[in-house]
Amino acid sequence: MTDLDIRVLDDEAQRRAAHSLFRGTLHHAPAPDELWEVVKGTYEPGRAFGAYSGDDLVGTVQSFPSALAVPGGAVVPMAAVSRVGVRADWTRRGVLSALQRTQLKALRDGGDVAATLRASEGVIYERFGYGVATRYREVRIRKRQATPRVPITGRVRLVPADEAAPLVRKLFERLSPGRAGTIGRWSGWWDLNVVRPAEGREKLRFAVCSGEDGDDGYLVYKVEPGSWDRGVEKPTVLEVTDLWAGNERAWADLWGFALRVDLVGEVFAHGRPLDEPLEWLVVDRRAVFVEDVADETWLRLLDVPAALAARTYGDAEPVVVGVRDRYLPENEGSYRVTSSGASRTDAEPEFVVDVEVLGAAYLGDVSFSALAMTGHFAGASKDVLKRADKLFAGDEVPWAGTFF
Ligand SMILES: CC(=O)SCCNC(=O)CCNC(=O)[C@H](O)C(C)(C)COP(=O)(O)OP(=O)(O)OC[C@H]1O[C@@H](n2cnc3c(N)ncnc32)[C@H](O)[C@@H]1OP(=O)(O)O
Repeated sequence: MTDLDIRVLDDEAQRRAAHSLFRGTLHHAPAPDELWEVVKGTYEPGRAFGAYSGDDLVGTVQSFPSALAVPGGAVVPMAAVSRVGVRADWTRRGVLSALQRTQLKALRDGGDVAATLRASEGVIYERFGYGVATRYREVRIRKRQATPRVPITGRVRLVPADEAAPLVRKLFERLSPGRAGTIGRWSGWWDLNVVRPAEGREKLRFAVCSGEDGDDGYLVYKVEPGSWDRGVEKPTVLEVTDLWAGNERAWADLWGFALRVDLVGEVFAHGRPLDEPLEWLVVDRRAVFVEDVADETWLRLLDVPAALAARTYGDAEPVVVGVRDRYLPENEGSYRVTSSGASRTDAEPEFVVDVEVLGAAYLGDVSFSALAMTGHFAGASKDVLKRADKLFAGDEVPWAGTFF
């Protein structure tokens, strides 16, 4: 590898250059001034890094300050890693590896217990200790076939875009954290994903629902008009971009509302939890098509002792897990996990996991027994893995629900 200098990007010109470099790696043009005015506020002090060859910026990574809900309801400081890119003439020469080495250490030293990201490709991040810890599904519903089984029993009201952004943000913060895997949203997330699109051309619509105790859920959606072309119908699609409900009634009311909007052929939703019972909400379950089930959260445990101590465990006999971590060796060692907690131990491990595998199992999305079927933990007994499965299982399917 050529000598690289990894620097913290702490002035606006450096950050703008890094942002343009990142956009270039995704084949986008640099952000125009009007967009940069919003984006620049989303760069946090000390959280953006550039890789330089001499004075030439060749790669970048950064993160947003966030938080992660873990099984049992605790919330740990989490870095939401994004804007990862290496200039096309510098790829496969170790630039991202050098950036990761610096970033992972800086985040751990700064107190983040975990890092998460959304990956552009499935083959990049395991080597840096990230495992797939939550998944989502993409759902398309043929509206004409999808009569809801239950009436709307609360009140759903449309809120004008200029009033909606602060209202839905407040509601999200009141309804959060949700199940394990849900994350905190930082100010810049709201600016880029709600405030700016609501002001601009994207025509976001906002519906808020309320029950006896006031507002308890919201829906953000947009409608893409369809067309008729020589007898072929392209349906009008209502796209659910964000839906949070504080209880079962609010959930059924918001979906019921989306499924009742007139002159809509299909309702589409990206990034929904795997166990959302939409098929049971409608009279004809064949109206619901699952178009994709995909990786959502790539989770990197930065501080393994703190992460293992933060979550609760199921009811099973203890297990001693060994952890391997090439990038953060301070995480290596044995951990005794019991139904009342987890901590370091000097005992011999009953099986050994790489940190990316522990990340994948940490929120309960995949069991150790399933991972053993794919070549992990050679020699570990079925009994040990069953104990680990029971300890790490969560009571709900984990899900983040926020794309960044
Ligand atoms: C959270 C996000 O922001 S996701 C967006 C990520 N960015 C992009 O997808 C933009 C386009 N891609 C890129 O900018 C770059 O290819 C990056 C950032 C993904 C990788 O950067 P590089 O500097 O090439 O990675 P680096 O050279 O350190 O690679 C380390 C190892 O990963 C492998 N690797 C890295 N990226 C890829 C890839 N896309 N496909 C296959 N292998 C890869 C390398 O071959 C190398 O393997 P080795 O250790 O066995 O030699």
